Amino acid sequence: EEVRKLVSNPYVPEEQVPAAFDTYAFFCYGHEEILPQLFIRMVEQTLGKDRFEMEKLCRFTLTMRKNYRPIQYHNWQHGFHVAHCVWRMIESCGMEFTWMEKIGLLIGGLAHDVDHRGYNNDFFKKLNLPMANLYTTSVMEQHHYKQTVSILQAEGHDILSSMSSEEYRDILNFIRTVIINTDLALYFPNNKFLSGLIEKDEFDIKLKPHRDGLISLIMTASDLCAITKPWETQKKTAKLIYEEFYMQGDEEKKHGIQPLPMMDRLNEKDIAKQQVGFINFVCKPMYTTLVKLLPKTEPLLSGCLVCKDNWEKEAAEVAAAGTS
Ligand SMILES: COc1cn(-c2cccc(C(F)(F)F)c2)nc(-c2ccnn2-c2ccccc2)c1=O
Repeated sequence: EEVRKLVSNPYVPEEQVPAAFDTYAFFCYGHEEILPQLFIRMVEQTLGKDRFEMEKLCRFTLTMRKNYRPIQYHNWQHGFHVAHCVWRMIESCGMEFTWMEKIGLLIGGLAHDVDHRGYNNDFFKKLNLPMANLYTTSVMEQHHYKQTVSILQAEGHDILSSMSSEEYRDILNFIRTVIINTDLALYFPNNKFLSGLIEKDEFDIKLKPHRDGLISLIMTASDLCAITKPWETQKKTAKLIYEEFYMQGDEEKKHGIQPLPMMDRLNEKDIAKQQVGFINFVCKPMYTTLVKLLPKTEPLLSGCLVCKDNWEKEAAEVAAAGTS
């Protein structure tokens, strides 16, 4: 079936590799059917060929794709884009990663939102849903991790089987840290910590807490990378994000809960203004810290500033239309 087909043809011919694939600007629109092969290409380029049993790697990749839900934004393509952004950083940001960090970031990036339902952590808490009783913090992220472990341990999916039990335990711990740190709530204290170190010129990549902070920032930067893509692509993706936000807002209203302004479809006319606010409040400070630590990630910062300019133009047009 699908696995056999992918195993018999796991590679994309060079001329079919999308043009921008080796840049941060890559986006998968129109290349959906080759994403599994592109993930295998990234794994092999970064970790070397034949480091994994190809059949298991193919089965793992396809099962990951199957366990993402067909929702507007937090779907398989989002998982792929985060893995791709992490891969670009591993390949081009000048930082030396250990083998374990590379495989943990690639698997963690691909898997970080697996089985996402399109609702955020607050939703499960506000509605007191069973998921919120399983975990207290980072509710969905802990679920994504548990899903990832059960896939890795499923029959014929154990791509890490060649490791010793200590290595296996360490890598699962690292994947857990990587996935949990995509909880945007954890970004704020992390950015405060890192920018404080930068202020005092005390950041030292050799100190574990500093390295862990940078790896967490790499996950935030990859998770939000949609905001750095070329304007036309970013605009399309923003629409998908808002479709999910409004689904959650509608559900919350049904339960008598007032949604966040960004999740209330009555505020649809404020989208441009909200995007400018989100970029100013979250993305710009975040990518600025990242570029200070990893200067070669500058395309992410400039990409998000181009989007900010375009959203500011849209916001001005909406304001002008409003007053005419
Ligand atoms: C207002 O526009 C937007 C707001 N958020 C957002 C998300 C969470 C919390 C907050 C908090 F700031 F409100 F906490 C803001 N995320 C995005 C966004 C852009 C790219 N991924 N992504 C995203 C990231 C995570 C979840 C959904 C979407 C966005 O475009």
